[in-house]
Amino acid sequence: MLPESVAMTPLATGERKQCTVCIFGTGDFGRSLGLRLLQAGYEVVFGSRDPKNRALLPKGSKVMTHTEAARTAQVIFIAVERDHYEFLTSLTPALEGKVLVDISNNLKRGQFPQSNAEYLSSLVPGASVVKGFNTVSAWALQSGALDASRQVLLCGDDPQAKQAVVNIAHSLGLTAQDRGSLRAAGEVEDIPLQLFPLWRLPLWIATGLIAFFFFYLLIRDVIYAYATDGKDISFRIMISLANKVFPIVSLIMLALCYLPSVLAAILQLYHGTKYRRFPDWLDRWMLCRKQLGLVALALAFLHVLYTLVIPIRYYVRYRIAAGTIAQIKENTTKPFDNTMAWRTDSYYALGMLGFGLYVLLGITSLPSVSNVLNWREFRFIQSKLGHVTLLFCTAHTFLYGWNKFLRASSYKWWTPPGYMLSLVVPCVVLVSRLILIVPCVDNTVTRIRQGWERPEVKGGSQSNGGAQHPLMP
Ligand SMILES: NC(=O)C1=CN([C@@H]2O[C@H](COP(=O)(O)OP(=O)(O)OC[C@H]3O[C@@H](n4cnc5c(N)ncnc54)[C@H](OP(=O)(O)O)[C@@H]3O)[C@@H](O)[C@H]2O)C=CC1
Ligand SMILES: [Cu+2]
Repeated sequence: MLPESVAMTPLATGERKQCTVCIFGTGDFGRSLGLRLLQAGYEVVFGSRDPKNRALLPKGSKVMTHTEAARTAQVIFIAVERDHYEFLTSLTPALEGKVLVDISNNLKRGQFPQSNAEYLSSLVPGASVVKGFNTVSAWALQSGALDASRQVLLCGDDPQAKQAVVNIAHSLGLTAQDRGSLRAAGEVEDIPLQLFPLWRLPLWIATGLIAFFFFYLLIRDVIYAYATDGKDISFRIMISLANKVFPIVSLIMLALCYLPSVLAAILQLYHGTKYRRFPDWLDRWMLCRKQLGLVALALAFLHVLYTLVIPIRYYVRYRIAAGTIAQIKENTTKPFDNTMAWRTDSYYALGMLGFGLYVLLGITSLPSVSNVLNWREFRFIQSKLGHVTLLFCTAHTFLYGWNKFLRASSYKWWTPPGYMLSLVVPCVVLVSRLILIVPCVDNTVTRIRQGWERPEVKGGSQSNGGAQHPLMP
């Protein structure tokens, strides 16, 4: 059992004065945590191999041997690397009944067969081990820059011990999230080792598509012109080619954000129930849609920047001047083409509207904005306006090449221009969406999603783990 003062709800600063927290280890993390605890009104006692060395320790803290320090407090933070945990075995009598907070991290995943917290628990079986604080850095604790890592993830087998650590976290201005029993410690220890897990797939897709379209257009536009007409237009690589690749990839990636929900609806229609798991690849795809969309937005932004410089390009100014001079020489005036004026203005207008909505989608995906929206508002923006964005951007691309679709010369080597390829996925998504909103199909999908259609339960178990995907618009 824990003393009342520790297990209770967060204490007011004055009351914390009597509450002592012990930290083993006077390294970077120990000192930073000690400083924060002192600022929050706790008494801090360090346990060190060298209690005489007070250098760098925060003012107001005490330092003792490990055994002496352990006696002063109920909660002890072990701010020592896992490799050195053996010294704790000699302290087992002093640590009996104490709460040990394991904050350690590893250098790589799966470094040890057992999580650090479970290892600590096996070394000191008489203590209650709580895993936590490992996702907060010493630097963030000391500088107070905790916005990004305000959350402390905790796991442990003793609810009271966990509560004591939750209270300390709250007193330091952190939020605590319960991640379950000590068996989950391995997962919590892996979190600081992750490198943008949800961004990996979208970035691979973007890189793959950019590489594919770059080489496709390089061969088709630049190398082909050189091989057939001997024309060197390699300078186009820098702006013209890039300004084709970015919008093409952006449009395809925007469509890829909406394709999985179409596939999911088709799968549910096919199975006639939502009580069936989606394939793993579809689940993974659904989970990284936000990141797919943000990468697509970044590429659309590049397309806007590349388009804005067109009027100041040497090549463009040269072409305009040459055209004007040719008309003067020939004493002719090119007639004003009303259709062309309509087409280009519509093309720009749709592009700007599409980009405006694109930015809105990006902004509403930020946690600080999406947190103030309810589910229906979020769905309205991300799903309904998302499809409108896709429609505008597709129409923008279509208008760009509208009279070239039937022109045989557009198909060099019988390969279509890039923008035509970029229309395939968006058109599939938009047409499927249209079919899915046909009333009879829509009603069936709604019936399925509301769980009215259940499969026959064969052999007593259902193949499904649960409900509709939480992110499915
Ligand atoms: N630094 C950070 O930002 C973060 C660190 N962590 C974790 O916190 C723990 C400590 O990290 P950090 O403070 O950076 O490390 P340091 O190397 O700075 O400090 C570790 C401390 O452990 C003690 N120690 C070292 N060797 C032994 C030993 N053989 N026996 C007993 N005690 C020993 C020492 O204290 P003394 O000399 O007083 O005995 C030393 O100062 C690690 O497990 C790390 O993974 C977790 C999240 C962030
Ligand atoms: Cu465009």
